[in-house]
Amino acid sequence: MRSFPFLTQYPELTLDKWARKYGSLYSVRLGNQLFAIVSDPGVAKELMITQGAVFSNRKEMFIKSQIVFAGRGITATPYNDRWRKHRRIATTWLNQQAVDSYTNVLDFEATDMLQALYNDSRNGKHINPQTYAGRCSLNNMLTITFGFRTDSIHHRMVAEALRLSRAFMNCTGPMSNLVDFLPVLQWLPSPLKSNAKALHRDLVETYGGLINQIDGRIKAGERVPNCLTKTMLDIKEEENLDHLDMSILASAFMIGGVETTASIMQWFTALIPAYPHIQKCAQEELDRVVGRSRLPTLADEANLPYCHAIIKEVERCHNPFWLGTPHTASADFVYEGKLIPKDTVVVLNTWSMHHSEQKWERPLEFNPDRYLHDSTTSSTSANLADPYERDHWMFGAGRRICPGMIVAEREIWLAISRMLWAFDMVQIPGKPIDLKEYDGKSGRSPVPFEVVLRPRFEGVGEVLEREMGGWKAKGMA
Ligand code: HEM
Repeated sequence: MRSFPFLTQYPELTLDKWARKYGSLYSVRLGNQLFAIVSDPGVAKELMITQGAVFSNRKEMFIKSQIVFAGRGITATPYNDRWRKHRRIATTWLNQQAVDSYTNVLDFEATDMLQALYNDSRNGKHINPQTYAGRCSLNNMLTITFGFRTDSIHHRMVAEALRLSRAFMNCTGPMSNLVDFLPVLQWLPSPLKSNAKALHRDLVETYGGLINQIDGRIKAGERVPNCLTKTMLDIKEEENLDHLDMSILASAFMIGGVETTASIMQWFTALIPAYPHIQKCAQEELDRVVGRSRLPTLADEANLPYCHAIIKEVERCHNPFWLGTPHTASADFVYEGKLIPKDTVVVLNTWSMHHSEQKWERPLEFNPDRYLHDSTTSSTSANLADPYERDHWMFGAGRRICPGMIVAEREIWLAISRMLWAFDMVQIPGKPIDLKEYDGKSGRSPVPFEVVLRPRFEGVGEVLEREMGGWKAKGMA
């Protein structure tokens, strides 16, 4: 328990310090719980991938699994048949074929975000891009999960969904809740326990409420758009899904799929103003390959290695979850003479892995050049035989690896390549952007900041209007 004070704020830095002292696999005890900290790609591969049958479980954390998710869903469920079923259902909306079928939505939402940024930052007006990125990710997940979107950042659902995700990130850190490890505390009233109960209630009311509305519309004979909810309602009898199952699976999409992709877009907009030369390089590439009369698309990604490298470097430097979502050992296992007892929580210490001096020269520097010759997507990179060649570990590892990787990468590409295409992103004198502090215990996004977005050339507004006109003609806008 003596370790706990070192792990409540910026735990990744403490774990990194200990990794330098104790090596790439060491243990920490908090209350009744033993943790194994993995800080090296080779160990991560051996345990989480090769020994996936042993290391794919999750601890049923008191706050996150038992109270907030009430033992349902996918993210926090132990490695059992319920998890397999929920993961299979989630994958029908997240696999390559599914993502291909709704990539037009991601394309439209990125354009819509760009136009909102363009309109609201006219005449050098200072702007905080965070809510815009949040709404872009939110609209993507709302469309996939419930078949509708918000039409402006002032829509009631924007504030509500972002509040729920933030509340989740704030009450569930991988190593941050003492009450998870000291069972005696679980009997006592505490603000954390009441917040978690309120969050559970709000998730079921908000997302379960949307499921009820869709169910009602289907029963009334209305046509509803294809979405995860429609799929769940169609198969609920054969898959034996009750309302709580569906509400929590939908919540997993709305939490796992919104703050995460938004966080990468936000870190990008927070850090890129400090690197005008990197913006210039990307913009030269964009002018050469795409030109100025249209926006970059997914098809351009293979021909824009520098823009692709910028994104990987943002992900290396600003992983939204430095400690991932821990796995648990479902049996005793001996790794190189070290016993990892059953029920040990295994934490992927990605901060150390993303800042390894063996792999990265001057790892604290933001330098996209390191990825210039890596044309892989993160989903293909995660399957490389050599774990030391993997781009980064932002999406976790093994059988619990993030199933949303494909959609996340497409959203991020469309948003970031287009921001680079449209704007020079500039710091405001006297208002430095803080890249050290961050919001949230488990998920990180930058503390609020403002920038100036200067359209890069005269025709930006015209191209955006034309593209949005195209979406209107297709009935999207
Ligand atoms: C930048 C974006 C994202 C990041 C950094 C991210 C990160 C992660 C991480 C670290 C895990 C745990 C992996 C492990 O246990 O090894 C995870 C799991 C998960 N993610 Fe993502 N994620 C992102 C986007 C998404 C999106 C768009 C969705 C869409 C719904 C999603 C849905 C999920 C779900 C359902 C799980 C639980 C998987 C399981 O336990 O089997 N994520 N994600």
